Amino acid sequence: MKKLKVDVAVIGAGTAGLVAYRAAKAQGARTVLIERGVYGTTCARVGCMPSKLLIAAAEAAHMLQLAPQFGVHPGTTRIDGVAVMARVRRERDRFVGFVVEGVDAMPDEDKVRGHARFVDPHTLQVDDHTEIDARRIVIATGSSPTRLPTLENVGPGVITSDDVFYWNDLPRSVAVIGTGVIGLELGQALARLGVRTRVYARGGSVAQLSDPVVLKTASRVLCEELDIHFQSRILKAEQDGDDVVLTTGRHDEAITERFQYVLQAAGRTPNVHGLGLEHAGIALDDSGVPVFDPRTMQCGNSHIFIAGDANQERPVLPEAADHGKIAGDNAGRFPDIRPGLRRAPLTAAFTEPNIVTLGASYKALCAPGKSKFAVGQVSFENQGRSRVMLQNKGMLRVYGEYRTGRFLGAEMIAPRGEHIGHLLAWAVQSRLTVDQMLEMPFYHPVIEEGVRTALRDLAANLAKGESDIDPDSVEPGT
Ligand SMILES: Cc1cc2nc3c(=O)[nH]c(=O)nc-3n(C[C@H](O)[C@H](O)[C@H](O)COP(=O)(O)OP(=O)(O)OC[C@H]3O[C@@H](n4cnc5c(N)ncnc54)[C@H](O)[C@@H]3O)c2cc1C
Ligand SMILES: NC(=O)c1ccc[n+]([C@@H]2O[C@H](COP(=O)([O-])OP(=O)(O)OC[C@H]3O[C@@H](n4cnc5c(N)ncnc54)[C@H](O)[C@@H]3O)[C@@H](O)[C@H]2O)c1
Repeated sequence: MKKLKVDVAVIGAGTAGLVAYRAAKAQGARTVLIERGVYGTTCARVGCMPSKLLIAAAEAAHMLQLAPQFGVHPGTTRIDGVAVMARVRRERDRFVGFVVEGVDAMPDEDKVRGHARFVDPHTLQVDDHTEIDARRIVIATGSSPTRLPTLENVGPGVITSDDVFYWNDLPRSVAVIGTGVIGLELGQALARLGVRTRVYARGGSVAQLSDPVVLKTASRVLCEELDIHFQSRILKAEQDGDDVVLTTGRHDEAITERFQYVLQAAGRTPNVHGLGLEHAGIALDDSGVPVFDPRTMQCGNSHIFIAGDANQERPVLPEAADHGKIAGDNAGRFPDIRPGLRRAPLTAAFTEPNIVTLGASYKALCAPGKSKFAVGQVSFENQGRSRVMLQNKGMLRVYGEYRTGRFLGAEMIAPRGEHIGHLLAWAVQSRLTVDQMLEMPFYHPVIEEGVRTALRDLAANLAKGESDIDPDSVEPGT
């Protein structure tokens, strides 16, 4: 067995691990990066980038469908599934290539290939070939698609998002399980690309929304275009030739249907099992994830740090990078631990309209013990610029603090919501009041005028005093 002695060992060469490795090196620490799979990161290979490439193709198809409403008639639309998937894979490989180039440029002695697990709090074993004695360790092992017990060992037709971006052609039909971010992004894109798609939800949740009013609008708007079966249970699945025969239950009725693929999009599980964490000497929570401080990424008072999807805190790409920087800095300079930069929360699902949350969620504001807050809202149905573009669907709700007039957060399903989300998240982080936001410029005719309408409504409700929302009386969504 090869033996290595280092200052910092980083487990996982995803976004969080790569950033942590560079940050620890920048502190002058002798650092190694351990990776068990292919280089290239989840984001570039099977996550953010290929999913947005598929969505871009779907948007092109959708624009052609909308065109006649503008008096523009593009003729017969033909979607070439082979060409669609070829572009997705080609552009994806380009993004992956940049990551791999960066890894190739790293010194060979800094890279260890294989599955790492703890033998004791300072010792990692990698496969059965290397033992690493590390003064500090960063866990940056990411997450994997959650697999549902009912769909286990069915056959090749039951897949996860990891498989979609290796397709050579668009399939005939797909059943999507889950109305989270992945289920809705991929479900809508596939439907727009002409794939017979049905989305099954066990409850009524929609992506990351918790505001009941936005949630209701989102369900309605998405169902206008996408075949979503809410309140459905997956009862049985069987592979039959090239198809999966899927049986679902809804309102005491069992429905059986054939799909080429059943896509599991029922959440992601942090990759902390099989890491030997029971030998790491750190406290774990109920789901086996190390207990850590989100300002420093430190696990208890130990020499171990955890970053990215592995810690489940905010499982999105920008947070993985921030976590990695904080964890790597602190592992490098240990024991001089410092809190790092944390930004206002921001999430965006790239459905159309976009589903976006930022700052404090409705659910967080309704938590027991929280003071009452005011709400303002705008529907995009009659919003000028949105109507001009035939994108007049959605709802934005904004939240403000009575005592200070401070803007707290927002949830929305909105046209160009990704941009509105940034604008509002910057206001949250800058601790602006609603009045200060209304002093900012708004051009005409723009979707941001809808934001102004919601903020004016919020300002008026704040001025009425503490009467608007009683957190105890309103049930947030999930
Ligand atoms: C379909 C999809 C779409 C997404 N879209 C977006 C989006 O639009 N915007 C956004 O912000 N986020 C998006 N995300 C989320 C984003 O991709 C993740 O939050 C981010 O990639 C997590 O990075 P990470 O470094 O924590 O994990 P990863 O990049 O997964 O890296 C973890 C690495 O650790 C390795 N590893 C695990 N265990 C071990 C071990 N024991 N030993 C050695 N190596 C190990 C793994 O092989 C892997 O390479 C999406 C995710 C998916 C799946
Ligand atoms: N645009 C983005 O930023 C983006 C895009 C894709 C993924 N992501 C990240 O990936 C994470 C995972 O995405 P996801 O959509 O898989 O998870 P999710 O947590 O967003 O949604 C999970 C869905 O699966 C359903 N579900 C869970 N258990 C189930 C069960 N036993 N049976 C049936 N349904 C079940 C839930 O009700 C929910 O609808 C997201 O939380 C997000 O952090 C981000």
